[in-house]
Amino acid sequence: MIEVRDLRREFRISEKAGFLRRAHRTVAAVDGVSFDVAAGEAVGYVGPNGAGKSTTIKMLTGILVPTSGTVRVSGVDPSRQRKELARRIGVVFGQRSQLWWDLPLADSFELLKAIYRVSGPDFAKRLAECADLLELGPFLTTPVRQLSLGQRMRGEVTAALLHAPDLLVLDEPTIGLDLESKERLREFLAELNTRRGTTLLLTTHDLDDIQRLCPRLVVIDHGTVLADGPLADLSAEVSPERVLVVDLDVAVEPLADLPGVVSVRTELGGRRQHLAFRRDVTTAAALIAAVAARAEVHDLSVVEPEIDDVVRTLYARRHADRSVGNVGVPHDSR
Ligand SMILES: Nc1ncnc2c1ncn2[C@@H]1O[C@H](COP(=O)(O)OP(=O)(O)OP(=O)(O)O)[C@@H](O)[C@H]1O
Repeated sequence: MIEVRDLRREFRISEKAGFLRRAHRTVAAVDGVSFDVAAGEAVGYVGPNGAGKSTTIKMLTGILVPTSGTVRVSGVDPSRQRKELARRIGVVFGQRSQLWWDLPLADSFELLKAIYRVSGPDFAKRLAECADLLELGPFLTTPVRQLSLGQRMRGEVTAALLHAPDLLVLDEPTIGLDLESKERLREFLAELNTRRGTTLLLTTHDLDDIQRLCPRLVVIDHGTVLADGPLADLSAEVSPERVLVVDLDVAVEPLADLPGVVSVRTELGGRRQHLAFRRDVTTAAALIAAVAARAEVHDLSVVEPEIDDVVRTLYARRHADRSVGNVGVPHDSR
């Protein structure tokens, strides 16, 4: 569905360099990015501010032309075949609107129906479905400029889906929404992906979006891909330990000698134990069995590293690598 190879986009920026003098330099916002997204996947494209996410999305959606490298989205070259691309994909930018500000929401949908040449029955069916799931009914006749952000975003998503694209690209779709609106939108997108098989690629700073929607993450920083894979694998990579918390019927000595256990914290006089164990040495199931052989277990849970910690550790590692490997090499001189 998406093929990105060695993608690079430079910007020439001009800076003040003394009285009346300006210096120019070139910065690479995206600096050799490669990844694929298969049909039906839901992929989170994440990274800190300025990492190059929006620049990549703009190249995928034909808004920006790459400096070098190749992009194919749904079989077309986005910047050269923008019309063809528009028929195949839907795009939602959290900070920009594709709706007509002064028109009622329903009129924007009618205009998009005409632009995309959607048949009457298809349009009615798709709009009814979105209106139902996203609860658009109460504000379909309200001018877009009077909608709340949450209402507008629901309208934006509907607008992007009226021509039934196979791929939906979303840039910060939940930014600024309240918790209830975020949850409603996530629920809708999850359904769209799992039931309809619509491929999703989204950028987000909200790690709950990822937890809820994206089995796979592509992590980017300084214009390059830091990591690509399932969240569970990335978390195993940054944190080889997991924690098993057991509640025992009776207090026992700290279970530090069980295979794979690297540290123990006890509570309730030894009846609750937090056993940090190495996932490459033992499994949670084997450890639970070993604990049960010592004392009766009446409750347990396995604590995974928080997703924010995983992503933060990946960034921090990369920065550490950079400071060791690239001392004194300015970003724009490569
Ligand atoms: N039109 C432009 N001219 C010059 N520099 C730009 C331009 N657009 C982006 N940049 C620079 O490219 C880098 C990547 O920007 P980009 O907007 O892609 O990051 P991002 O990951 O989307 O960030 P954020 O999470 O803050 O939205 C930044 O350093 C930014 O300042």
